[in-house]
Amino acid sequence: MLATRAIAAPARRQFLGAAPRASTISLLHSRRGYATAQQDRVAKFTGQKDSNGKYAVSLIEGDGIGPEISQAVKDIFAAAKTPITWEPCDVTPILKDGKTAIPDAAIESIKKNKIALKGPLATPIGKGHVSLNLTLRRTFNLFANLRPCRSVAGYKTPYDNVDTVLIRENTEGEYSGIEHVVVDGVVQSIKLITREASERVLRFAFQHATEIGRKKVRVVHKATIMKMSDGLFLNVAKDVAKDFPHIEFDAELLDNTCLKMVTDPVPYNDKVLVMPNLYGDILSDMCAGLIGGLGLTPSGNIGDECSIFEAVHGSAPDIAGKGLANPTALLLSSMMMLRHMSLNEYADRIEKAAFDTLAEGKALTGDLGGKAKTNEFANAIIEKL
Ligand SMILES: NC(=O)C1=CN([C@@H]2O[C@H](COP(=O)(O)OP(=O)(O)OC[C@H]3O[C@@H](n4cnc5c(N)ncnc54)[C@H](O)[C@@H]3O)[C@@H](O)[C@H]2O)C=CC1
Ligand SMILES: O=C(O)CCC(=O)C(=O)O
Ligand SMILES: [Mg+2]
Repeated sequence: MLATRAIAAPARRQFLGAAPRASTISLLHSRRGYATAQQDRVAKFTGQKDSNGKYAVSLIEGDGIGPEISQAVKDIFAAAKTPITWEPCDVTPILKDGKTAIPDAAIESIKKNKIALKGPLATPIGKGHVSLNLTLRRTFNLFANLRPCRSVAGYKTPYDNVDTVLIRENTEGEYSGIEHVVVDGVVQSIKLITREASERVLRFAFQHATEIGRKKVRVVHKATIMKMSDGLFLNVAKDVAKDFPHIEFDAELLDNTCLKMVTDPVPYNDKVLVMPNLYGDILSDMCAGLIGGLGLTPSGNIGDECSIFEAVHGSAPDIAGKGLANPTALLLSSMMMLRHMSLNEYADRIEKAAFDTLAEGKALTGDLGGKAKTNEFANAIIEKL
């Protein structure tokens, strides 16, 4: 698998994204694992079953370890007889009006199915195409990136009871992709913060806190330094908080959050953290480090029209193609996806088998100190189904 993708020929039509709407999709971080609450959800998954009673799900296998961990998920889903038909999506980028874009066929598949599971996509450093991960989030207006992180029974880390819920603004901020050379040797990178996108993700955070029974929402920011951009995000948060009087709202500076979280993450277990794009990217990897690494942490990119579920990690080129990858993060992401689709029974069953396999510790992948290959770990889960 190539480390990054070549830009393909321009396509003919352009995707016209749907107008944003405030979402109240609720993803519930349940006691046992990562769940999606069905009650109180306004923006429901509206995908339709086919004549065989199955849902089509767009599948982007991704780069590096992507195909290996995707295969593990496919094998486990097949063994659990999950009513899913995978629709493979090629996202090799095209150029449209000089900009990196997702091919029309992939866009149509995701628009039609309203749901996708995605492996990691590599982004070249410096020159080369822009991030396809970010492009997908912007293309489908997936405004909230929900990244829960919970200690795994059986895998010992310095903290046994991490249970953080992080929500990251997913469409703008430091990742707006607006950069230019001012003069030779001087570049500018714009951090774009809008009231509209801030309000959208902040409302999602308060709603999500309500739905999962957390009584506190904390904004993580640097409005001391970025007075206008983070200042706007924080001020919008203060306004939105007034609509949720049952939720306690406060704010914390990002550097302080990092210090406190690695010193003792437990005080964060009763909160939902919400923050601009870059901070969420970095903090979510840090949280993964607290529970045993990126092989364990799922995420959901939530939009009103469709949602894309993926692991927090990237393409892991250092271990790609060797059968060493831990598929748990993508599998738990796919559990979030199943619950989003109201397929809770399948999610509960698969998730139990996965957590039991991890707790048993006999077939762990290398990142968790074991010797099992990706497919051996998947087979151990299948045996428990
Ligand atoms: N959402 C996405 O698709 C993301 C894509 N990326 C892209 O991935 C590429 C590689 O980025 P890196 O900085 O190396 O980060 P990475 O997340 O791919 O890897 C960081 C470390 O974690 C390990 N790791 C990650 N996932 C693992 C798994 N499932 N099992 C076991 N170990 C795992 C890797 O072996 C590596 O040591 C870059 O091109 C980056 O742009 C990075 C993060 C997210
Ligand atoms: O798009 C990329 O290359 C990296 C994105 C990333 O790190 C993330 O979404 O967590
Ligand atoms: Mg990241």
